[in-house]
Amino acid sequence: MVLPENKQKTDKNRSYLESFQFAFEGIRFAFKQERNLRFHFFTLIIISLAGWFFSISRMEWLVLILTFALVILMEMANTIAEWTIDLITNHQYHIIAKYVKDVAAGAVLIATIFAVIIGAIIFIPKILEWL
Ligand SMILES: Nc1ncnc2c1ncn2[C@@H]1O[C@H](COP(=O)(O)OP(=O)(O)OP(=O)(O)O)[C@@H](O)[C@H]1O
Repeated sequence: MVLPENKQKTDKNRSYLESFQFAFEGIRFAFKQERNLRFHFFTLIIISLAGWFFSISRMEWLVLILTFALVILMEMANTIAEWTIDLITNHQYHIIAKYVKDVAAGAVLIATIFAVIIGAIIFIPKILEWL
């Protein structure tokens, strides 16, 4: 993606406000471009509704919030790896590029598997009780 010339900035941010502005722009751009991030966010809303429905404890909310953060952060790290590799390789095949992208994807998978396990530990007993 090429920005108009007056928007292309490569020097250091001069204020905290400017740093926040670009950080939010990064979050917004990642969500716009990455389908998986939108999917994780959708899951976060559904699980939060389930947490509210089953009146989960404060401790369970803490674990869930940490898990949401872990999965979303891993997905953003994966996006950083993918875009950096595409920038460096210009979409040409390189074995190291493959390793970097596959390891980054593996990290997301591991975070997701643990998130599913945590969700199951919290919700399965509550669902069984509710049935
Ligand atoms: N430049 C490259 N050189 C070598 N292998 C690559 C390269 N780019 C991608 N690959 C291989 O293709 C796979 C898919 O890469 P891609 O960038 O499309 O990820 P993706 O499918 O968009 O990932 P995600 O599902 O996390 O969004 C990588 O895991 C890697 O094995």
